[in-house]
Amino acid sequence: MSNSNNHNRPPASVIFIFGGSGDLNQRKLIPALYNLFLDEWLPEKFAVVGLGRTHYEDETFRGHLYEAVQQFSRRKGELNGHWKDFSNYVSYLQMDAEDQESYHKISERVKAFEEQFGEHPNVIFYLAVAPQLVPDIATKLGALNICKDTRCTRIVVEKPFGHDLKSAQELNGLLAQIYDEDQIYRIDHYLGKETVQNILALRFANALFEPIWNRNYIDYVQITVAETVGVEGRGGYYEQSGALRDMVQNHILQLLCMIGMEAPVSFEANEIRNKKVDVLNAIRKIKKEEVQSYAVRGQYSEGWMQAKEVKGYRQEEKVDPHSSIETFAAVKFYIDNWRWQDVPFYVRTGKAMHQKTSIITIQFKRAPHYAFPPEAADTWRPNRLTISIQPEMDIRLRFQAKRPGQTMTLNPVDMIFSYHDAYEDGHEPEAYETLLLDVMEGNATQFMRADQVDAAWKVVMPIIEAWEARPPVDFPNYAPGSWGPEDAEALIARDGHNWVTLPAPHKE
Ligand SMILES: NC(=O)C1=CN([C@@H]2O[C@H](COP(=O)(O)OP(=O)(O)OC[C@H]3O[C@@H](n4cnc5c(N)ncnc54)[C@H](OP(=O)(O)O)[C@@H]3O)[C@@H](O)[C@H]2O)C=CC1
Ligand SMILES: O=C1O[C@H](COP(=O)(O)O)[C@@H](O)[C@H](O)[C@H]1O
Repeated sequence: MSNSNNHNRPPASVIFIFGGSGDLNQRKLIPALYNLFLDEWLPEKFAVVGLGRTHYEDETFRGHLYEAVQQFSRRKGELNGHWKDFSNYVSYLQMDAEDQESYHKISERVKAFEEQFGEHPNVIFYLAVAPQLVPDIATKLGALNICKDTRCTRIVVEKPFGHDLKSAQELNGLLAQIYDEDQIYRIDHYLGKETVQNILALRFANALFEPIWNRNYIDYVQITVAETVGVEGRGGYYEQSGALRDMVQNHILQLLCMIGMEAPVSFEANEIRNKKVDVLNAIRKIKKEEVQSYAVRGQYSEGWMQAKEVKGYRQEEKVDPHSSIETFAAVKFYIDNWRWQDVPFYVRTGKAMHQKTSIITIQFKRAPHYAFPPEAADTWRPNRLTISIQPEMDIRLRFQAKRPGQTMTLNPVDMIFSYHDAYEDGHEPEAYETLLLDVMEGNATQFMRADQVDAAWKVVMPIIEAWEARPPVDFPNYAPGSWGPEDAEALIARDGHNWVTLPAPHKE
């Protein structure tokens, strides 16, 4: 396709995807690259090589990916004519990543691309494989000369990054022996979401919010990331993980950092990451003996959701029938610094919940003096900013208004910015599109630095350790289709608040 868009494409790049035959590649990575191709964001000189032990010829691999794009791409209707051109960039390399001998095939491919492109491309190794394989692959890649070329070689590491603080530190140590920090891209796909990136725009491109973005005006903050799906075939992975490791250590703490961080001086990657890591370091460490007062865990039982019978977590494939793994977690955090002292940050996440919704709520304090008669309103705390990340994509500012009529009756109303109304073309790139483009461009702003991963593990480790030391006696403790265990309601009700949810979107 010709480059009719007015933007610079990234330099020549070759992406080797370990896990080319796997789920992430077909569900997210290839659809993302295809969309970048359609939007003319791929480099002029580009190649993607899928790697795996499964046997594929290039053509059968492309056929497999074609079906995946048909199923998973947000632009599945745009395959005719374009797919053929895109698929010319795609090839497959059958190899066992545990066999050092086979790595020469990668060097040969890189050489062939150099000749084809007439220049040395960026060489990107995307490790879309089980976490246990990551250290081994990283080490074996390290033995290739190309990895020492800090100008152009990058490695992308998927989550989970380590299983706990110790293993994450070991992995960071290992990677640091082979790569410079700016060659390492630890991916957290939430950071690639449009609505998440917009938090920085909302906070730091407007003069309006910053003066009130602190403990003087904000009563509390809530972050909910609820999913209606259960673990659905990922029991093997989830049994080693649970909600805290799967969602809180990474995605939710990153959202919290974006709400909590100080204003950056520039958008340079390390500046943003410095500001975020400051927040992580300031989060009060929950003492093991106090975990019960600050954190709640849950596991879904069997039951019914939307008139369909659903399995309980313990009945899922590859799950221990007596599993103590949590599919729900709620935690109250505090950030000990000048901006946030004593402002609670309530976070919760769970599977098999009532509604798919990721929202951040900033609840402002009540007006200092209330001049209206008491009967004018039933809430004195009307000011609230709600950032809906998905599936709705909007920002709502709630304030008190006078209801038309002869009496002074007040009720809360919402001023709403909706992405779909404001940007009618409706082509928000998916997170992986943004992040893959960032890797090709060498922009690590939205990726985790080693110290961020480390600091995030330090925040959750006391909870993990306390929970592992004291197996739950009440699991399963919430019904699918609910909002989680009752104790999660109690966690926030003790402070006189409720979890905020928005009405489910109206479906035509
Ligand atoms: N799937 C998803 O939606 C998401 C996944 N992730 C993360 O991405 C990573 C991959 O997940 P997913 O794609 O679901 O996993 P899959 O099990 O679907 O894929 C694993 C891949 O690893 C390859 N592999 C395994 N052993 C070897 C080996 N010795 N040599 C070469 N290739 C090997 C497999 O290929 P073969 O069998 O052909 O050798 C396969 O392509 C995980 O870390 C996961 O946590 C993160 C977010 C979402
Ligand atoms: O990383 C993960 O995220 C997904 C949720 O991602 P989303 O973009 O659909 O919100 C979650 O289902 C999965 O368990 C977790 O590993």
